[in-house]
Amino acid sequence: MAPGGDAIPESSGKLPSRPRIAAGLRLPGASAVRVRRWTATLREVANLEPQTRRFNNEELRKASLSLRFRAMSGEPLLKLMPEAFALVREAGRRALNMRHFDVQIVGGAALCDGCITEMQTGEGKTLTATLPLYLHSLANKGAHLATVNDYLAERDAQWMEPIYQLLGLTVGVVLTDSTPDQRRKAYGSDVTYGTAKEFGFDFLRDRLLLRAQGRMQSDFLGEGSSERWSSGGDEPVQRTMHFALVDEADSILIDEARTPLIIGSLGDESREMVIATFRWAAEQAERFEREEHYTLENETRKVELTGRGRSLVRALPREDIMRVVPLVDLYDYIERAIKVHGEFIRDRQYVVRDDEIVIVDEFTGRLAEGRKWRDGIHQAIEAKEKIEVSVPTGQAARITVQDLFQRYRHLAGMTGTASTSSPELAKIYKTPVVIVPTNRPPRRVRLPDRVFGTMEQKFEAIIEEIKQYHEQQRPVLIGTRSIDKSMILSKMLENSGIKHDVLNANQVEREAEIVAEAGKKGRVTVATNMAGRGTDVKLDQEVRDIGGMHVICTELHDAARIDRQLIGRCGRQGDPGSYRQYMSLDDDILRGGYGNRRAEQLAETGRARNGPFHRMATLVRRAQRRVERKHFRDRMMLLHHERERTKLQREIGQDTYLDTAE
Ligand SMILES: Nc1ncnc2c1ncn2[C@@H]1O[C@H](COP(=O)(O)OP(=O)(O)OP(=O)(O)O)[C@@H](O)[C@H]1O
Repeated sequence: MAPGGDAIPESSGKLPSRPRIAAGLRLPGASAVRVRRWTATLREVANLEPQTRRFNNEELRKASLSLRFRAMSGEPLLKLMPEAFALVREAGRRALNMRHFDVQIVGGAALCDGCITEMQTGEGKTLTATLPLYLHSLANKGAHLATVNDYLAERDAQWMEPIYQLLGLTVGVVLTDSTPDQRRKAYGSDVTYGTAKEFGFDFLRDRLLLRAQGRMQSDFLGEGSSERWSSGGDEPVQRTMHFALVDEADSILIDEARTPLIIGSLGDESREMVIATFRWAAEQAERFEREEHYTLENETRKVELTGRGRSLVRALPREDIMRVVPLVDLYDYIERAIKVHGEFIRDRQYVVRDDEIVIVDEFTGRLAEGRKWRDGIHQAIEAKEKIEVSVPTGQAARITVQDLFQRYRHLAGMTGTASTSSPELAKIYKTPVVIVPTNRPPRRVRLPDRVFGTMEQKFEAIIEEIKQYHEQQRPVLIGTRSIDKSMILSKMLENSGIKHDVLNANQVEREAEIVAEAGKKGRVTVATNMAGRGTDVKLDQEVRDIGGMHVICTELHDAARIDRQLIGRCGRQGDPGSYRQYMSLDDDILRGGYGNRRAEQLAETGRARNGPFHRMATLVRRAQRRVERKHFRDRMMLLHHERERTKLQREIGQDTYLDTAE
């Protein structure tokens, strides 16, 4: 699906005019000094263009090599930036028929300056990334691009590879199922694409290995030469942590930061007992009645057994092997099992695939391969689904995403939607957020919100709207919050005789095909938030002429950012397009924002009175802001605890990543 044009002959093409935006460029978030510096870079890049255009491919590669020599002999990277960018721009034009726009050059300069750039969806973050990655790779210490999932890592690397190749650079990708040798090779490349999670796990595994071999070296992650580790045998896979460019910075640096990466240690003797207890708790959970046996706190979703609940636990039959499990632990197991029973729903928060629980990432709608819930939740779900229980075996090493990226010498990030998170990003990572203007004026039209009493009424109204747009032959993309809801909507469309495609985590194989078709005339596509980042929907001229794609958001997500990502599938690169947000008074977000009681009252109102309730849109949106604030507080707590823990560990001389007894 990676788009790319036919390669164009080496020195063809008319030279474009001088940069249009150099004068009077507005970049909210950046200081005047910085803006002047970046626009100066843009001018220099433009001045170098005639000369670079005359290079044949071999000369282009040689010019790139000579920049590398200069960087390695100590010339500051920022000084080389204009020349480097001019080469990358020319390589982009030749290899992919994509010449970096002026705004992309400015964005690239901001990234080299350690900023997080907010670029509207569809403005070409993938191409912009090649600029700072190339510049930093010149130092020969590697340049990492961290994305949210394997799919994007692989797609972006393959898509951009021709540019790097033309400049004589090697590109590697680290994927979840890469072997250590493949990883070592990928990290040994000039530019490495991968997920934040894999970068973190490799860091931990290397560190454990080095400790086991008694050769922990303090500078192993700092400077060091790229040649230090030869391949083969038990050797670390990473080299240095020089530069990381974080794609979807707010998702990785903020949402993911809540999940520490943990490597478990082996050899727990009580495995059998623990497994038996998980199974036992899962079997018994249904006997427990809310209020009688346990209470459920609205805000924290914490389950707590009552006196009667605890007596019931004591009275339940137990296997022999569980004899030595202390009673307090049994209460915990049961509380967890009750929570899992009520709140973790198959095909919503997770799917069961090949006898494994795979989490459906609420933010990307994709399967989060290899990720696990903490605190025994994952195992409790495995027990509930009657599949093998992967016993938690204590921690051998852990790192949070925040720690990981703070270890890099240079850090930068890109996102489509950071401005709401910019205070947080500035506070934690000390990275200013800069808003980069769009290349062409956006033409996306927002239609007024619509609110209904119940999900059924809402879905019926949505079907009506789809019909209207479908009659005009405009492509329609409908985003849902979960796989099961995408299936309900699909069924309804089927009943109305509307042909459509469904894109959710169960259909990964056909993803590229479905996306490639989604912008075609008369297409209807139902998707989970998988159709967020990384889904580049192309329109042909015929569709542009009738108004472009229409996006329907069926429910608010926990973060407004996710809604904006879906909306960003239309109106890309100055295309026309429109979108509308639907809500109902029984939406999940209301429970998260106002608690169960209030949510139930609202749902009741929705059922009792005839809608619509369009005026209540503000109330629903307020719930979303409350959920966002709650998550923000949780993250700040996590950060605080992590800081306290590492401070204490340093004081007593421990390794903060490996000595992690919890
Ligand atoms: N300089 C350029 N010249 C030609 N086409 C470009 C250029 N930059 C970007 N594009 C096109 O714009 C589209 C969007 O690019 P890309 O997918 O990288 O956007 P994005 O910013 O990552 O969007 P999203 O956040 O929605 O994924 C692609 O089809 C790409 O080919």
